[in-house]
Amino acid sequence: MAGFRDNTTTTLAAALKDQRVTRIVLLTNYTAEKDTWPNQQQLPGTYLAINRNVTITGAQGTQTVLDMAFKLSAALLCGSCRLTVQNLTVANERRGNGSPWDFFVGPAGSSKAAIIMKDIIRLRYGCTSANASIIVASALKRPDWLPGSSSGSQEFSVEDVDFQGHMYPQSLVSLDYAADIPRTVQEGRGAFGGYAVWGLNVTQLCMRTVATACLETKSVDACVNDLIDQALAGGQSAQQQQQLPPGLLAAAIAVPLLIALLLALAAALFISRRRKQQQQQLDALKQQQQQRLLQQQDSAKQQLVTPGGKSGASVGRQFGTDADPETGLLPNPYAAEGSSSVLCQGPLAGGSCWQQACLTSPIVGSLDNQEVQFGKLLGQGSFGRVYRAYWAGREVAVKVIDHDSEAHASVANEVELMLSFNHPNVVRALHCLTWTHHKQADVQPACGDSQHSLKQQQQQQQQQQQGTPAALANRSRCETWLVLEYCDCGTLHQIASEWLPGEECDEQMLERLLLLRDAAQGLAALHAKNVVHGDLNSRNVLVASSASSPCGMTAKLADLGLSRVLQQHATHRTTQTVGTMSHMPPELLRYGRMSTAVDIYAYGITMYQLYTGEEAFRNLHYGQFYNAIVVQGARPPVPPDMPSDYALLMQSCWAAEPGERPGISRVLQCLDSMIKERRKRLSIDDTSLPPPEHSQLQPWQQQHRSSKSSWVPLANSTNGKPDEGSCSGSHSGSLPDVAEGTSVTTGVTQAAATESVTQAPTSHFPAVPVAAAAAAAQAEEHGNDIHHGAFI
Ligand SMILES: Nc1ncnc2c1ncn2[C@@H]1O[C@H](COP(=O)(O)OP(=O)(O)OP(=O)(O)O)[C@@H](O)[C@H]1O
Repeated sequence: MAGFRDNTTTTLAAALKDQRVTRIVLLTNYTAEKDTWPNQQQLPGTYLAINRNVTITGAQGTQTVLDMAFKLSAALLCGSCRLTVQNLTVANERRGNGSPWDFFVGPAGSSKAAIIMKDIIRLRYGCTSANASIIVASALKRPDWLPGSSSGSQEFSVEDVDFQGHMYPQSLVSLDYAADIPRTVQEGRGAFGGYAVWGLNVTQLCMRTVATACLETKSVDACVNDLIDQALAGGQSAQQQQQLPPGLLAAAIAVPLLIALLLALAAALFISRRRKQQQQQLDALKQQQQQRLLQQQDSAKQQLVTPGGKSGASVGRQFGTDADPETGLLPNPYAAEGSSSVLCQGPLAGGSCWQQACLTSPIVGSLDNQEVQFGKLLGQGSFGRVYRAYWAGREVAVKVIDHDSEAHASVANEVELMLSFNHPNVVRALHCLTWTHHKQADVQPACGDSQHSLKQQQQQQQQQQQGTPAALANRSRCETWLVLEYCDCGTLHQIASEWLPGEECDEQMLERLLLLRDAAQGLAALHAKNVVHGDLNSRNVLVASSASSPCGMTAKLADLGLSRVLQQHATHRTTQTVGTMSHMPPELLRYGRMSTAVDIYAYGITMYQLYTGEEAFRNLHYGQFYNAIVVQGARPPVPPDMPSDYALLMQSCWAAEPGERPGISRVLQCLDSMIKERRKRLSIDDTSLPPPEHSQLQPWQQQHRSSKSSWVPLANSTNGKPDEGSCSGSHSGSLPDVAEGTSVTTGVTQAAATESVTQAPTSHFPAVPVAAAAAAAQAEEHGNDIHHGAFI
């Protein structure tokens, strides 16, 4: 706790509250305590009022640190009050975002309230230099809890130039952004939140500014955070260091040192964990290779065809579907082929390799033969090819992913997550093999000598962990084979392309709703385990035949967070956009904030795409898209012929505020009641939907897609879900009213906050979920992070 001096020693909040106090001196570094400030989301309308001119200062020449932190609190300056902050280093504990001044507000429209920064060192690793930031700041809506919020957008202007001193570059902070002001202009002042900010002798605002090229492809916050990462990794340029005043120079040396120390500590922890894991992997590998060698000696029958190997004769072969009545296994279509064994010759041509890791889903059970026999190419995504294949007596799809050894741990994490799911509406991952490839010269002799290979592997892994330049230059290429449940009907996108766009035909609508319901069930399974898909769109939903499904097909979620992880490690720009931009909600675009509510937004856009057959915002480039979604709050146009219940659910899913979107269980309830209504119209007299498919591994080889129009009456069973009939839109005048979505930022794995909800029975829109928002705010304040496609 810091002390203050003005006849008394007290907290900053108490001193500001006391209207007699006009000068507050910070005796020590201070970080605003969240408990001492009124929280606007818990106590709306109670803000700390400042009704006089007041100065907060550090002792002369000390540059004490004032960290206002980011709180959902506000101190309200009167219309003509001036808050002067001087002789301080101003910080904000939030990483990329937030000016310290977003804590203070003035009355809407006030031109006289002002915050004056004087003799301030304000350190900010990254700022944006885009002119667009002014537009964004201008159009920002004041949050409901701020005074004068009814007045709409923030005001922002650059006028009465007044900044002095060294600035890098000369810039003006407005909310989360810094706007460039040409050096010829003598700095400026901006008005926002009902007050003007003046900077007098402000020595440093931004260490670096974001390149416009980054802003063209990523969100502002993602770019700022990238910049911070670079700064943390590489430090600042010598030129910039020369410009620093002595106090700042000391800070500039101490801070990176501290950060380096922390990083070293984290790296040491990480390395020791990885070593342990790798030792385990090596042990397992050793065992497998020994077994494999024994098997090879016993039998020369097992043959392997690889996508890059001697597979020409096999590619394009169709599988039979006659399962052995006793074992339930399919005959091997390649058994008679004379293909050569590539054990330890590897899928990557021209060098040696070894099988580095091998994971099998617990749902598969023990296996005698894990070799993969490849069939025809099914498709190609941004990060690999997908083949039809035969594995362990099953017809499967194998995703072959190219990556380098650096990405291996992240890929393995995502794969492990996929292997852990066993739900009928999530594509099952059955098995995974990773091959690591080294140049022939690096590995002598060629593998086959498993002992030698293991030793080499250990050495190389050690080198890589140590990050020596030679090892980094020699970073190995890897190929991961992810064995997946085969989905014989393609993607939901392909299925939807056969529908007549926009036509409200009950049968077609029912099929659409049933498949959407499947996808929602998949999401519910993910969200129940605190996993966010993070890249939901109709191309990432696969469809398989299912005799037990009313429309003969079941939709299953694919991909989870794999694509995103691969993109993070990509050394080249892919031609396709990962994390389809059109499905990204404002909070993800703006703050990189990932939560279950991100999936719900994407679900709404998917509903639009499935109804209209059109990609939302197809022709917009990134800047236009960002402006439309984040700044203007635009959404795709609702077609006039779209049924009102469908439109209502879709629109509630893409609500701007994550807390206003329905939770996945509410989405399911709505879909159930919509399905029920269509079934009634089609005179299908069963009153309930079938329960979710049993989550055991199904004998896929026995599933065949029936004709899409061959409607099977729904089983007469109950799903046990209450049907409150409140999703029928204009009929009942209400909307889904359960809000979910812990608001958290991307990055680290952790537990989600439990939420309660506020119901809005009569309103067209759900009430703001106070507890949920508070939990979200708390999560944010505590730096709670999640990672899409990962446990939260
Ligand atoms: N389990 C599967 N069963 C049947 N076909 C599949 C399976 N997984 C993928 N496919 C097919 O392979 C194609 C490529 O899939 P992949 O996941 O590599 O890329 P994508 O999802 O289309 O693109 P991206 O990786 O860029 O998101 C899919 O469009 C689909 O047609």
